[in-house]
Amino acid sequence: MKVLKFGGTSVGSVASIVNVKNILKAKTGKKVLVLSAMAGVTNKLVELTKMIEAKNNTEIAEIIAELKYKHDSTIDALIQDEALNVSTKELVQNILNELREISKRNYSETVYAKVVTTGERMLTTVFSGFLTSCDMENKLLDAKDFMHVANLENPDTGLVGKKFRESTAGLQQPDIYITQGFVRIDGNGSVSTLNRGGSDYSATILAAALEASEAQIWTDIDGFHNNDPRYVENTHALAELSFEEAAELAYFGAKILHPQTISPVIKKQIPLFLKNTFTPELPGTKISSEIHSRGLKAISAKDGITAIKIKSNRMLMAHGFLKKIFEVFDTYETAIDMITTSEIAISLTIDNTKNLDKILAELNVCGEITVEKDHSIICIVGEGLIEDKDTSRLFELLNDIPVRMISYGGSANNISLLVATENKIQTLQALNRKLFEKEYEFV
Ligand SMILES: Nc1ncnc2c1ncn2[C@@H]1O[C@H](COP(=O)(O)OP(=O)(O)O)[C@@H](O)[C@H]1O
Ligand SMILES: N[C@@H](CC(=O)OP(=O)(O)O)C(=O)O
Repeated sequence: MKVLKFGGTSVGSVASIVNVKNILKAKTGKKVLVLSAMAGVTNKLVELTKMIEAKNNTEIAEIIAELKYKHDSTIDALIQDEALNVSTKELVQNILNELREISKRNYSETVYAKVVTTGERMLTTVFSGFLTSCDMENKLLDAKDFMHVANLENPDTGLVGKKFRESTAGLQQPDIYITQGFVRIDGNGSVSTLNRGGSDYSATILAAALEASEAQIWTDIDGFHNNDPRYVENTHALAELSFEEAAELAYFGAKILHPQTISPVIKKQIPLFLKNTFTPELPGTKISSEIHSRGLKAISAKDGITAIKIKSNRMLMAHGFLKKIFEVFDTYETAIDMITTSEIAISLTIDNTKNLDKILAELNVCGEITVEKDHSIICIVGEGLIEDKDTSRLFELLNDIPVRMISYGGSANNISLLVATENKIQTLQALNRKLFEKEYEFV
């Protein structure tokens, strides 16, 4: 069994949906497909949740009509068989009718989740009808029947596997199962999400749950690049990454993977391939425990970081002081990403500012507090990176860019820098020149 995830860009148009069908046709064996919504649809649905909150009925009706037009015209272009065309449109209409009913409710977290996960429901319905029209036997599964994920950080993949087997028991076991990414059932039994971009995580949770031989994430780029191609020219796809390298890069902002994608497959040692839907013949990136290359590999950046400095009059390193500080963050379930210390001050970073006010109120007794928002962590990754002599070039960056914090030596595989987000792109570009571009003259 293989799990294949196709992202919004891979199912974003009629032409790309046909590409996906051709990729599947060329592959033998049992597969579970995890599909996202068509590109742009989830953003539209997020807009709809805002209109529901504002009780703006005119806008609500307009957005629903727009979604109907988009999916109906996709069905018309893909499915020529009249009966199948009509029945697929009916199924999409039923989903839109539910959406209309939900839109009348008072806004809540569950309303939000039900609305934003509708794109996946519509697209999987369209895709299943399309494969049927191409004589490709398939079975559409409702992910809510098995994607029971109470703990977002540590999903119970055993439970997901059990529920998947229960929901497919007695079925004819087609070669292709189709299901929705992004959606989950939370610990209270309510519909929720795996957060934006979460279909990658759906795929690896399912791969672990089904003990798949491999997971594949199909997107619009030829693999994991050594730097963010949205901001840096001359990046290239990496042939391979270790699980740990990929996990670090995903957690620290590489958009190609949802931050938690790697953890389910690490535990079961299931290889993960990143492939381009538009150039399937290219090898893409293999993420696994078999590493053949060491040293500097890639750079990523995570935005939305807040730095907190606690300056104490007392000896900072006095016994128990750090414990007291960490306890405050623990109480408010706020993870710390970076830490640096001096004799009189400690600086640390967080990305979840939900409880910031309460945290600051408690930290105030520890010393003088400074808070700086709108920062980015730049993460430089590679097995044994700090032993690589070329890595030292990155410190030249300090000549040109104000670096707020540096984390070096926490592991041999990672160096992190904290910069103001307004300097992020310049930092990524400078690091690319200094660390990756061969023609760079080292002065
Ligand atoms: N290090 C990286 N390697 C490859 N792509 C990256 C990287 N960092 C950011 N990206 C961006 O991630 C995009 C793919 O992710 P995403 O838009 O979530 O795709 P999908 O719609 O398939 O889920 C690429 O088009 C690219 O612009
Ligand atoms: N459609 C959801 C989930 C997702 O993972 O999408 P994509 O695979 O297009 O990043 C979102 O936009 O957040």
